[in-house]
Amino acid sequence: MSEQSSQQDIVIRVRKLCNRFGNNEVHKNLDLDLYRREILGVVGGSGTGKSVLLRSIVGLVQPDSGAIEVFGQELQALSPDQRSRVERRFGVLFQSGALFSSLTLQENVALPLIEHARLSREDAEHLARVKLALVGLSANAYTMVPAQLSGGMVKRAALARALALDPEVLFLDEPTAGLDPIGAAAFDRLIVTLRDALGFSVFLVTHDLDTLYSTCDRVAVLSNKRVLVDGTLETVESTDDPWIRDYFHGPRGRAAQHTRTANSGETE
Ligand SMILES: Nc1ncnc2c1ncn2[C@@H]1O[C@H](COP(=O)(O)OP(=O)(O)OP(=O)(O)O)[C@@H](O)[C@H]1O
Repeated sequence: MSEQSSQQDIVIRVRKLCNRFGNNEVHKNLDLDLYRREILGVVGGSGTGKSVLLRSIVGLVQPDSGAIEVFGQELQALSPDQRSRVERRFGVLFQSGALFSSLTLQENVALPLIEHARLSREDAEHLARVKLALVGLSANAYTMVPAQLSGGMVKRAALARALALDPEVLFLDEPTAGLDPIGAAAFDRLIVTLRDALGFSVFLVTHDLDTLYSTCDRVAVLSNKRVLVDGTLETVESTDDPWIRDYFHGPRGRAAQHTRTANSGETE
C-alpha cells in the first residue's frame, strides 16, 4: 500500500491517547490506526485496556488527552450534535449482547431505526426482519424474547441490532465469549462474510485465538499502556516479547495456527 493510499484509507486514527482512572494509568501515548474494510484484532493481557480503548473511540470514555480522528474528523473538536452524527456511523456489539430482555428480537433491532432513522414502527420492524435474516436467524425467532434463545442466537440478534443503521465501522467486544467452539467458528465466519458483503471495517477486541486466525487481517497487541506491535499475524507472531511468545506460541496458539493451515488447505 503506498503512503498516500494508506493515509486515505485510515478510518480511525488514534494518537497519543492517554487514559487514567485515579492512580491507574491505562494508556500512555497510545497510537493506532484502523484501515477501511479491514478486520483489526486487538489483543493483550487482561487489564491492558482493550475495552477502554474501544470505549474511548465510541464515546463512552472521555480520554485524558490525545486525539481520536474518525472519518477525518477530530472527535474532541466536534459539537455534541456532530459527534452523535459520527457515532451513528458506528455499530457496537458488547460482550453481553445488551438486548432489552422484555422486547422481541425484531423490536430490539427496530429500536435504533425508530429512534435514529425516524422510521415508522411498521417499516422499522420490516427492516429489522431483513437484518435478522442477514445474520442467519430464521423467522420463528423474530418474535421471541432473548431469554427464549441460545447464546449464539442472542449474539446474532445483537449483531443485527449493531448493523441496524448500516455502520461503516463495527466494534466487537469479545464477540465469541461464552459460545461453544462450533457456535464461535460460525460467528467468526459470519463476521468475515458480512464484512466482505457490506464493506465495513471491524475493530475486534478478543482473547480468542481461533477468532484471530480465522478473521483478522491485522492484529494490534496492547502491552505496557500502548500498542506494542501491530501488523499481520506473521509480523506479530515473530515479535520478541514474553507475552506474545506465551500467547501465540503456547499450546492454544499452536492449535489455532494448525486449524488455520488445515482450513486454508481445504479451500485450495
Ligand atoms: N470505569 C472505570 N473506572 C475505573 N477503572 C476502570 C474503568 N474501566 C476500566 N478500568 C480499569 O482500566 C483497566 C483496563 O480495563 P479494560 O477493561 O480496558 O481491560 P481489558 O484489556 O479489556 O481487560 P480484559 O481482557 O480482562 O477484558 C483495568 O485496570 C480496569 O480496572
